[in-house]
Amino acid sequence: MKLHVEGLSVRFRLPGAVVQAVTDARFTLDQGRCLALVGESGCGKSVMAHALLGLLPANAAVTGHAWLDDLDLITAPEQVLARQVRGRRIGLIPQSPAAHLTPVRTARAQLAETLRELGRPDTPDALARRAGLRPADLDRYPHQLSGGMAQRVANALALAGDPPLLLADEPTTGLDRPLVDATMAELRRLCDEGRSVLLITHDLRAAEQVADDIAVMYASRIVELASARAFFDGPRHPYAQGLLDALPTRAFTPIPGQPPELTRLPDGCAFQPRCPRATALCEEQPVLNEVACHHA
Ligand SMILES: Nc1ncnc2c1ncn2[C@@H]1O[C@H](COP(=O)(O)OP(=O)(O)OP(=O)(O)O)[C@@H](O)[C@H]1O
Ligand code: NI
Repeated sequence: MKLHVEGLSVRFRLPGAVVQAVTDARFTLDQGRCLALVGESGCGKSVMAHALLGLLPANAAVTGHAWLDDLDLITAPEQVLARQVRGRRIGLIPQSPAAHLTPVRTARAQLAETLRELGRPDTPDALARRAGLRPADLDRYPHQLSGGMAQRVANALALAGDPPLLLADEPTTGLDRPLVDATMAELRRLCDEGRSVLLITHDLRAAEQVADDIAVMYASRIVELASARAFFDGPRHPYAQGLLDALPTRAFTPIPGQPPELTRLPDGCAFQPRCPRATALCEEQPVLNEVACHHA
């Protein structure tokens, strides 16, 4: 499988305003790789994920393409997305596994139902084992599962349809460090098995543990795209540098100021007002160019 996003933009129409949630995104995610999409709250990461799944509300206008092999997810009819894509070609690892599970039903009942809906021959026990659960764990109700077990049940549900691409939107929100580490190790294992993972996170340390490539998003645009190694060794965009400098393990210096409102983006570089390196050049919208091989 290959995911190739090309000129993807999302606009939300509001009374008297337009939200520019995603602007001209382009990236490729190859089989067996993990791409982490990072950036501050509200920059458009989740909207991008929802656009790929065809799950945006009616006030959204989407343009561009997102090729999943030869299927354009942006123009595909809802019926195709519902019957062939969600759960089967793209699995969704939810943000809050415990909240995602139905409280009054056991883990086994939920896995069985998902398998039935997808028309899969596997048993819940087999699926659970592959996700690192013991069959006995499946008799539990969501409130009886530890955080780690709930995460595994959620992963098992996402993997029920054997999708080659997994989308994980903030899968570690609210988890303690050991559980974050375990979740990242599990995502890495899934990649090493040949699946592809699009990981959305603002946890750069988690991204560093698992990602092959990093895409940095700021104010609706991808502003830097590089291999994880090149990114962590030498980010090029001042915003990416700022994100790294904000880490407790590095300078621990937050980026001053706030991101702009997506209803009133400036014509030029949206980071300019917060940027220590802004010049007159920044009055114009910068273009994402390759500064080194595979480093945009
Ligand atoms: N249905 C909608 N109508 C209008 N604006 C929306 C809608 N959904 C999202 N937005 C706006 O789109 C922008 C991007 O939101 P998004 O949820 O993608 O951010 P994010 O990067 O995922 O942030 P976080 O890290 O907090 O999850 C935000 O400004 C948000 O308010
Ligand atoms: Ni989000």
